[in-house]
Amino acid sequence: MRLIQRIPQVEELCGKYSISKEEQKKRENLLFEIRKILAGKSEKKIIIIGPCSADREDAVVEYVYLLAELQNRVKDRFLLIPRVYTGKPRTRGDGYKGMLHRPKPSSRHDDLVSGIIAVRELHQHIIKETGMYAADELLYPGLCSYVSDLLIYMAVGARSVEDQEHRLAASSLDIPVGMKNPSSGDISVMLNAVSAAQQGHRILVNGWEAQTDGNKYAHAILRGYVNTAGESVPNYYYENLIKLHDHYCRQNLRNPSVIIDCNHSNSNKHYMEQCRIAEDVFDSCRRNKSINQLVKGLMIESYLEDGAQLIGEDVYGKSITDPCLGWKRTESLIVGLQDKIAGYM
Ligand SMILES: O=C[C@H](O)[C@H](O)COP(=O)(O)O
Ligand SMILES: C=C(OP(=O)(O)O)C(=O)O
Repeated sequence: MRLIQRIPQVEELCGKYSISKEEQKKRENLLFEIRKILAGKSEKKIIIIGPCSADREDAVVEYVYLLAELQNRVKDRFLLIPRVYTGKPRTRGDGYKGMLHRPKPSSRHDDLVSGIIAVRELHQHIIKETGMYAADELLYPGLCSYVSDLLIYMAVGARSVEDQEHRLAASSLDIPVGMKNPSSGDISVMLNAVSAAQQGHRILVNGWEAQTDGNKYAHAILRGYVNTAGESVPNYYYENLIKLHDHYCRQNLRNPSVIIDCNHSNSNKHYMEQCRIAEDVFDSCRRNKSINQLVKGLMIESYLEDGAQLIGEDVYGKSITDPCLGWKRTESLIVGLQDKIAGYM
């Protein structure tokens, strides 16, 4: 290992790329609304939606701008949270690791200090230009405090969910954190992560020993899994949701909730399947009250253009990681889902 550059202190960066008092207040109001949904005190569903990776600021801000307009049209039924994922976990370690590592995807070298600044600027610009507040992945627990004040949601990914540091970091946050099922599919690992995040812990953070309060809005995310033959197996079906409901009932967890990730191993990365999966989940909600109470929403991978491209192809608004649903299909999906759930809510 070779030291490259010192990372600026959290206070220094957060002070420099900050939001106004009114914007903080708006964030608090949104958090209040999300907590109400997760606590079962609102019938609205949350939809965390956006690109697999936030690769460039201009296209991502344009996307969130469209989402803000759509939010107005579906505000009675849905709370849309832009998915602005700036750090990507990689199965084999190689490949694009997100804006956090490489603010310019085509550059040949990582630059994490510039990456942290680019990520903060991106989240700050989204808030200022669109009025929306985003979700990001809790990939590096040590970097949480560099960005969490600008977010309203974080998710711990399938490759990190069994890790103590991620669980304890989730317990320190004032925003809801979703715990994905691990790649192998064991839902007890996911619920153990929810339990750990809901408790208070003594942790090490930014050179301090600190006590966390516990995150009572930590909850589950089903993203499908990979079996021992390496095949994707969905876990969004009616039976999976009933089983998760039973597991939740047996544990003393607060605010039982699940978000269904429609892509990843649930769609086997066939991005168009997300539309069918989203409808299927809402059908299960319609058929069963317990499922409807447990399912608090969806995660959808969507961008301006359908599909995915290789880095360097340079198609504006097209994913450079997993394939995403393009904007036109996204818009009709969300409007259609609104009509669908209007019948039973
Ligand atoms: O969400 C994106 C990917 O599924 C995740 O980063 C893993 O990607 P990989 O298996 O291509 O490395
Ligand atoms: C990497 C992601 O998901 P998972 O951890 O489910 O693979 C993601 O949502 O971008």
